[in-house]
Amino acid sequence: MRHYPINMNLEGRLVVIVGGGRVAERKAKRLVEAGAKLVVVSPVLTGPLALLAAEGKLLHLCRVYQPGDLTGAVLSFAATDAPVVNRMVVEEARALSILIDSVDAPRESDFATPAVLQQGELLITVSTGGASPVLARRIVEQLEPLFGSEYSEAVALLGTVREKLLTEKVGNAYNDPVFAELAALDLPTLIRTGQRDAIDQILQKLSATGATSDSVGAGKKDPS
Ligand SMILES: C[C@@]1(CC(=O)O)C2=NC(=C\c3[nH]c(c(CCC(=O)O)c3CC(=O)O)Cc3[nH]c(c(CC(=O)O)c3CCC(=O)O)/C=C3\N/C(=C\2)[C@@H](CCC(=O)O)[C@]3(C)CC(=O)O)/[C@H]1CCC(=O)O
Ligand SMILES: NC(=O)c1ccc[n+]([C@@H]2O[C@H](COP(=O)([O-])OP(=O)(O)OC[C@H]3O[C@@H](n4cnc5c(N)ncnc54)[C@H](O)[C@@H]3O)[C@@H](O)[C@H]2O)c1
Repeated sequence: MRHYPINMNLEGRLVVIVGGGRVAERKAKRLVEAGAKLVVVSPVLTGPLALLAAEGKLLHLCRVYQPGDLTGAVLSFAATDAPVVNRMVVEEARALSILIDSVDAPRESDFATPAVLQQGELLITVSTGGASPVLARRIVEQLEPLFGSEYSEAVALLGTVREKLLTEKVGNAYNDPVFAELAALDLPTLIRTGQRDAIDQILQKLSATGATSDSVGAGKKDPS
């Protein structure tokens, strides 16, 4: 099976998870972080899911699945421990053309969730096409020491500069050599080693972008 990689903007979009166990919880946490409007249908929730419901971060329908529960969703998950129920959810998704991940049946699913390494807006995802989720997780663990919080700060800084250039400059700002110059610098290393002055010098030299390492917190010794 060859999966197609995609990163989705789910801000404000309706997502439905059927099931409220350990696997549903893993999916729900990331969906809430992504700003999805989340509904979880399940007679029982794990503690952390119940907390998210109490905080108003998801809507809990405290009952078993009923056909019709997926109405209006852009994305859906069949995450119960009852294969027959998961299959019914898949059927509804098919009928309504809603993308579905059945967590016990990769071959019946439209998509799968990868293992994730996240540092701010930097997102590194690993998948094995369902062959070995545990290997995917292990690869993320191997990458973790290489991509620390300095990457979050570097990406934020680069994003600020880029946004300023694109909003303030007219014409073909997308081709500005500043972008290539910035990319060629090893900003993450400068940030990790606390070389704030070097970063500020570079930013000043690179134009009147107005960005400073301070404006995005780059180069702080103790990033929070
Ligand atoms: C990466 C991760 C992301 C996440 O879930 O967030 C993820 N599974 C994780 C963990 C994990 N999964 C399993 C175990 C138990 C150990 C074991 O059995 O190996 C553990 C470990 C644990 O739970 O700790 C078993 C398992 N998983 C699936 C099946 C069904 C099947 O294969 O038939 C079964 C057998 C169930 C059974 O037999 O009962 C199916 C899927 N799991 C996927 C993703 C998708 C494919 C991703 C890919 O590899 O491309 C896919 C297809 C669908 C989906 O879930 O989207 C997450 C990493 C943890 C993390 O990052 O923290
Ligand atoms: N994809 C993955 O990463 C992965 C990992 C481990 C296991 N699994 C598979 O996923 C299934 C779920 O795993 P889990 O650890 O979350 O199980 P779990 O037992 O912790 O949770 C099952 C949940 O389903 C709910 N449920 C049961 N019947 C329901 C119904 N009719 N309507 C609505 N909700 C219902 C239960 O209330 C419970 O909240 C497992 O059976 C296994 O096959 C998938």
